[in-house]
Amino acid sequence: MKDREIALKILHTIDSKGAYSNLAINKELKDKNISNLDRGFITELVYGTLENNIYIDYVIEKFSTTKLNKINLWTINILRLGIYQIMFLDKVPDFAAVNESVNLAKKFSTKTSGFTNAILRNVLRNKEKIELPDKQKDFVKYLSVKYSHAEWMVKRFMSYFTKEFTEDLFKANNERPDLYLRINTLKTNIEACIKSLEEKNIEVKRNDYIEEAITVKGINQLDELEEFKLGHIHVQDFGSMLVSRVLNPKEGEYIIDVCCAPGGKTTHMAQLMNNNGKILARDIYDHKLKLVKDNSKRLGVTIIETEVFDGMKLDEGLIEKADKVLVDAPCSGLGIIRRKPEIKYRKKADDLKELRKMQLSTLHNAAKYVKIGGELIYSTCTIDPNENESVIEEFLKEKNDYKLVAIEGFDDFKRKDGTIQLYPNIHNTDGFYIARLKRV
Ligand SMILES: C[S@@+](CC[C@H](N)C(=O)[O-])C[C@H]1O[C@@H](n2cnc3c(N)ncnc32)[C@H](O)[C@@H]1O
Repeated sequence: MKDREIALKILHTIDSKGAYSNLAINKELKDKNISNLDRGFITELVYGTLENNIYIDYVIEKFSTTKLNKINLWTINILRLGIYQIMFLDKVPDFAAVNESVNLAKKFSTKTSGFTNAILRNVLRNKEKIELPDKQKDFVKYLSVKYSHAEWMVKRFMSYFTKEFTEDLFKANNERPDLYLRINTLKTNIEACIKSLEEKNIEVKRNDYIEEAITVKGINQLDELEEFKLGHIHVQDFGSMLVSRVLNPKEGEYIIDVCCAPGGKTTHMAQLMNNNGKILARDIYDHKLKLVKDNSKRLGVTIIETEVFDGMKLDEGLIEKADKVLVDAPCSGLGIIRRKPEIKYRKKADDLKELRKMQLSTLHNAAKYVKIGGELIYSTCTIDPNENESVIEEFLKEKNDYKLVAIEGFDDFKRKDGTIQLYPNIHNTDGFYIARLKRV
């Protein structure tokens, strides 16, 4: 199968099955005999097309007399892929973008190959003349089309942030994130691991704030890397590592992680505890807990006990049992758009209302598991205040046995109230929120 055909199949799976882009890419490329160059090109095609989806559809609508919702899904994605190459990829010659797209149409949607050809040739002839919506007259539409974010999202962010900040954020959301790795000190030491990565021509940069965090360049197939197989490294963004660092688990403690899968933070906590103590790691989905078990095994973590449990239910048996509890809540994911661009189109404003109820209910139950004097950490990978500080404010209104306390250290990231909110456009990390609460 050729690169563009693989990219098309991945885009089709994302659209038709609601798959996440990162998982769909990994699944399609896993165990296939594809060169690193081709892997890179396929990934670029998928992410680039997804990131620019609204803009590309805006272009299609300018040239198509058939309404977008009347065009079949294969054809839409063939057109999107073709237009992405024409408009954004200098390295692909225009004739190749058109011819390859028409070939795909002949294979996946025979009847529309003429239509595909006509649209793409039209785009090619007129690409310099395509104008964005008027910035002065309709700033929301302009931002929505230019950066391919749903209009409700643009309006929502503009209600929180200035126009300039919103635009800056959207720009950052369309950039490729750095690849962060956590070095697993249960199995290796930091210097030895860096040395062995560098010996494989991988460029490594140490992080200024978290000693086990590094950013790397030059890895093509991470799961084929010796260090990965041996459990010396784990892929985890800085923001996610910061959560376990803020929780600051100590050897011998009893920790409960109520929303733990796939286990990035839970296995990090076990590492910080030097595999000494106990972590009860829960999630509502059994199949996701398998990932936690697999990760624990690979990383040599032995103190995690997994359990399927709905965080919205109270477990009477755990009341006041834990030294610390982590609620890494299910959220809109508006802070990780760089990794999952489909969030820009898939999420709806109403989803956020439901999520807030879930976040509050999970937080209230988890609060009961903390010993007096113990700590409750609330984190999300969103930058929406309604899922973050507003959840904490509402929680504290009802819970006078809790107070918000300043996170220790990490002063460069802390806000006045002692919480942390990371933004992709400011911190070049995922957009994480972290609040530290103490039971009094
Ligand atoms: C943000 S993710 C957790 C990420 C994880 N802490 C990590 O670092 O790898 C939220 C998790 O909450 C789980 N979840 C969703 N609803 C839940 C519920 N009602 N009770 C418990 N877990 C839930 C999801 O399956 C998802 O794995």
